[in-house]
Amino acid sequence: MEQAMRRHFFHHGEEALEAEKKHCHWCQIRTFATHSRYPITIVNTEDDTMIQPNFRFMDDSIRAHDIKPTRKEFLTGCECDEDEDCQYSSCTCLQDVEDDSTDDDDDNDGSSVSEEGTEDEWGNYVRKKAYAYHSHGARAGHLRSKVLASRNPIYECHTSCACGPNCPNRVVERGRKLPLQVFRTGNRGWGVRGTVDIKKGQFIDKYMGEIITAQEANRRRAQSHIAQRKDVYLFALDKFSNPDSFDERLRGPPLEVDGEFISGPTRFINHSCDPNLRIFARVGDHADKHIHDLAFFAIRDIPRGEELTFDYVDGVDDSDMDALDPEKQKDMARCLCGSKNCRGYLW
Ligand SMILES: C[S@@+](CC[C@H](N)C(=O)[O-])C[C@H]1O[C@@H](n2cnc3c(N)ncnc32)[C@H](O)[C@@H]1O
Repeated sequence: MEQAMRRHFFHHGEEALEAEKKHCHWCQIRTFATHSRYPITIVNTEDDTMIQPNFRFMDDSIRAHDIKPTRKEFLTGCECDEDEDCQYSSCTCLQDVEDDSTDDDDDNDGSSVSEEGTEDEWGNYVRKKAYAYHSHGARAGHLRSKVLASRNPIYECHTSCACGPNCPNRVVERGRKLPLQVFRTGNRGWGVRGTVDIKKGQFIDKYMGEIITAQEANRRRAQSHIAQRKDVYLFALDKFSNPDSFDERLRGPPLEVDGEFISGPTRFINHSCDPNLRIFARVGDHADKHIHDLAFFAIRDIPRGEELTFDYVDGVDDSDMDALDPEKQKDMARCLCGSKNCRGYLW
C-alpha cells in the first residue's frame, strides 16, 4: 500500500506512465468530476493489503453493449414552469408516488403539507406535497422520515424535464455531495466511512457497476470462483418488475448491476444487522424504470468516522431459522458486524 501510494504521488504526474496510471486507484478517483470538492480517499492503517488491482473506480454505472438506451420518443419529463412546483402532486414526475398523504409532525419542516385543494387556517389554497424530500431549513434535500421508513421508490426530475438543474427534486440526479473514505477494517476487509458528519435522510451515493442482462448475471454467477458469494456484488433492478406490465422490459427478468470489478466507493460498504444506511430505488425518466438507480441514504445521523453499513438482506424474510441449524451453519458466512442484535450470519 505504502509503496503504491508513493508511486502514485511521486511518479504519476509523468507522461510516460499512462498504462500504469490506468490501473492506479488514486489516478482513477482523481478523474471524478467531484474530486476537488468531495474527494474519495483510500487508507489502510491495518496491514499492507491493497484494493484488488483488477478493480476499477468509476463515478457512474456503465451499460453493457446489448442494453440499448430508451428511444427518444418514449422519454418524457415534467412541464413545471417553476422549479419549486416540482414538489407537488401536479408535477408529472410524481404521478406514480404511492403514499403522498400528509406527513407526520416529526417531518414538519415548516412548509405547508396538506390534501390537494384544501385551505389552510388562513383560507389560503395549499397544494399537496408529494416529493420525497424536506424542502426548507437545515433538512432541505434530505429524505423525509416517512419515506425513509418505507421501501417506496423515489421519483425525481431529470434531463427531459422543463425544470432547471436546481429543481429541488433532483437530489440523486445531482450526485454525491460527501467526501467518503475507503478504509481497511480490522476484520471485514475494506469498508467505507464519511469524513464529515452525515444527517438522517442525507443522500450518500449510488451503487454503481456494469448494468447487465439477467442471463449475463447468471453466467457470471456460474463462472465466479466465489460461486454463491458473487451475489453480494449483483443487485437486481427489479423494483418495478411486473409480469402484467405493458412495458415488456418490466415483464421479463430484471437487469442487474455488477459492482465486483467496476464500481464506486459504495461497493465497499459492509453489512450490519443494525445499519445506518438503506438503499432506495430511484427513477428519473419513467420510461427508464427497468434501469432505475440504487441510491443509499442515511437512516439516522452518522458522526464523521463511523463506518457506513447497510443490511444486505433488508426486507427479506429470514424466518427459516437456518442460523440455528448446526448442519446449515457450516455453509453460512459468519457476520462480524458486532451489533447487539447481530443475526450471526450474513447468508
Ligand atoms: C460488498 S463486499 C464489501 C467490501 C468488502 N469488505 C471488501 O473488502 O471488498 C462484501 C464482503 O465483505 C465482507 N463483509 C461485509 N460485511 C460483513 C460482515 N458484517 N461480517 C463479515 N464480513 C462482512 C464479506 O466478505 C462480504 O462477502
